[in-house]
Amino acid sequence: MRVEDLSVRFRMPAGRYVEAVTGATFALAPGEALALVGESGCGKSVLASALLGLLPGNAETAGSARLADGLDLLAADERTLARTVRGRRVALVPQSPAAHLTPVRTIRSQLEETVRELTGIRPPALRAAAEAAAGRAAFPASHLDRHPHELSGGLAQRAATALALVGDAPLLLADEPTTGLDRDLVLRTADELRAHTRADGRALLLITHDLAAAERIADTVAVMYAGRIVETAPAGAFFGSPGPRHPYARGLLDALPERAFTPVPGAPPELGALPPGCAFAPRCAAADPLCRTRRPALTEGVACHHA
Ligand SMILES: Nc1ncnc2c1ncn2[C@@H]1O[C@H](COP(=O)(O)OP(=O)(O)OP(=O)(O)O)[C@@H](O)[C@H]1O
Repeated sequence: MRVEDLSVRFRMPAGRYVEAVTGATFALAPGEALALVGESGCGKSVLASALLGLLPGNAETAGSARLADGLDLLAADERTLARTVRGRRVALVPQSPAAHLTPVRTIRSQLEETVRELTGIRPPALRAAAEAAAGRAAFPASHLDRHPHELSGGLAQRAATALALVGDAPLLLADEPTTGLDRDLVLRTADELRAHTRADGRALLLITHDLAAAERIADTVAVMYAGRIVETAPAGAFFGSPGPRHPYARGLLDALPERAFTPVPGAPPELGALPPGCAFAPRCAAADPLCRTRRPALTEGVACHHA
């Protein structure tokens, strides 16, 4: 997938706009995992919704997001998205799987329905196909007849992943897939998502504020701040040496308990009232008058006048 200059803004009362995503540009190759990281509210989920055509009615988009076959996800109509994209070309591993699963139906019945819809397999082969789909996400066959509320967080996550994998989509979109999981499960979920990407040549876009999960999964990291991508880097260079180049990205790493455990001072700006220059300038120790007046472009992987 190639995303170019993707912007999303929300029309608000009195002619105001919330600039949720501005000028996002990145590419994602088969077998590659890209982690889009940033604090809550920076526009990560809006970007994911844009790629799935799931934005609310007051959203306006610009730019493009082309799949390898040329389809532009931003320009596609709802019928195309519903029939050929969601689940088939782009699959979503959701945030809070328990909420995403239908509470009143067993996992088996939800898997069978999805297998039937996406692959056309009918009974009597349907039962075995659904069990195979569960197996691909390491969901135990012994728990297939349970309802979502009878599952642990980890198993609910696997059930949601199994549903996402049914359509064999070449692009997996995982929106905060580790939220609410305990540490061991975060690592296990991260490893499983990574394995699904590597083994089958899928591309994975991982949207997360969890840097440990990003480090474990990603080949490439894109850091988002106030709706913009401010740094993209190979994961090895970002988490290892030489480390991040953008002051905000360095701050995110320094905030980790296993590193300096020093939070980034201040708070992100309102997306409806962005400052004229670099949006990070009010929180940045290195900011000078240029930073406060001119917005730095993303050049050679970093959007900072001083990097
Ligand atoms: N329908 C909408 N109308 C107006 N503003 C919206 C709408 N949906 C989202 N926003 C705003 O867009 C911004 C980005 O939200 P988004 O959910 O993408 O952030 P995020 O980085 O994914 O955060 P989180 O991790 O909390 O989900 C937020 O300021 C949010 O208030």
